[in-house]
Amino acid sequence: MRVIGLMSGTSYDAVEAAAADLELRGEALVMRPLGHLSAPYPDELRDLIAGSLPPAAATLRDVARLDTGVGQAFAEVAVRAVRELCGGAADLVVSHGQTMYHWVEDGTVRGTLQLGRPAWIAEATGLPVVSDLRSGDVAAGGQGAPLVAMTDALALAALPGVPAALNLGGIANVTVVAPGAEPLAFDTGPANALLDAAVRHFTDGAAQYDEGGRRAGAGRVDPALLRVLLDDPYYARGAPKSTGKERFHLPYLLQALAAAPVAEPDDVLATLARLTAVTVADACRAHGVTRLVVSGGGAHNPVLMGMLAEELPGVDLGSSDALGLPSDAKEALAFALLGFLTVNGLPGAIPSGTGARRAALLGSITPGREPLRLPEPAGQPPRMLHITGGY
Ligand SMILES: Nc1ncnc2c1ncn2[C@@H]1O[C@H](COP(=O)(O)OP(=O)(O)OP(=O)(O)O)[C@@H](O)[C@H]1O
Ligand SMILES: CC(=O)N[C@H]1[C@@H]2OC[C@@H](O2)[C@@H](O)[C@@H]1O[C@H](C)C(=O)O
Repeated sequence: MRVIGLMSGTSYDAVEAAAADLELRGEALVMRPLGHLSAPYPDELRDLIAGSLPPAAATLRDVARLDTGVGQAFAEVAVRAVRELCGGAADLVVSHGQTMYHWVEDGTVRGTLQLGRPAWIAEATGLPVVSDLRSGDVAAGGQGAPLVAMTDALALAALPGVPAALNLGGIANVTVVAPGAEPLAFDTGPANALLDAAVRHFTDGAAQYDEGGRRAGAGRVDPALLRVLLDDPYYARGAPKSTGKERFHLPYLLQALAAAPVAEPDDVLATLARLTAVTVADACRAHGVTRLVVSGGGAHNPVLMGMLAEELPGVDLGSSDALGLPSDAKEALAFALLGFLTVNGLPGAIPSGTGARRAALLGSITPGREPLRLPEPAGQPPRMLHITGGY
């Protein structure tokens, strides 16, 4: 089955599309990645997203404009993906949409909102669309995140030691695959969320992120600010847990700075990078991780990666590219895989990761132009991911 995955994460920097041929073959899910592409949101839509995300308030008109705008933006990228990645034909589109609010109260996820109406994608491509992939797990009592855990668990299943996958997006999340144990997956805390908020704040919006970690590299970690940030009770909470920019946003950072003032912006960035490295390392140490497979935009930040290496001596640090999962395409491929599982009647959520009562089939299906035809439900879930080819 030729599947396109569409994703935009909490950094809302671009709409990512990745395509792959997916097939169940005995105990293996065989993935042949076909390519990936990325397209920035139109400026006006990106401004509306930025202006509607927490801690901002949004009207229902804003929500309708976002649901339509994100849906149309995803539809445009999906049409490009069919043409440029799939040779003009695909079978399914799986759309994560744009997370606008992840509703967590006292560690329980009460709801989660991803906008981007799938009908626009189905209309533009003529293909069936799986969307709203988090709600099924939340309704089953889970966190609804991180959902990349299924791809991680299948991809790392055959690796020795205690391998883990790390996504350094706006939020950092890990999936730990210890031998003989059910996979663990949770958000460790902010990765680029606070770094980006700080750069936008200190540059009055002239810069969106710390390119190459240059600013953090020029700064010095402030121990008092780091202590204030590390005192957040989120880090002591056990897994399963998830978070987002509902918690880690600019007012949160400014409140920490009020308690521990730091004069130099580069010192704030150095401290935030160290916060990410320490909180990720603490999570890895707690679960005896011996190898860390890194993906996400933070993998392009050598200062952050260097701090992570300092915090995790003896742990093998590498890119997901080494497993055949291109770092920048991994989340989109992961959602393609989840939608593929759904149409084959297989669960995409991992209860040991999200805390759900059961392993839910994920997503809602929007028909394409043809009558909906689903494969016969698969007899057994896959136990490993076998990635072939490459591009
Ligand atoms: N060259 C670079 N140097 C430094 N940081 C970078 C670079 N490229 C990307 N980033 C960081 O990565 C971020 C985007 O990462 P990514 O696309 O993985 O986030 P996301 O998927 O939106 O987030 P999440 O996984 O939390 O949903 C940027 O906002 C920026 O902070
Ligand atoms: C609600 C939501 O969108 N959460 C994101 C966020 O960004 C990273 C981390 O927190 C992860 O838990 C999740 O996304 C990734 C793709 C996931 O579900 O695996």
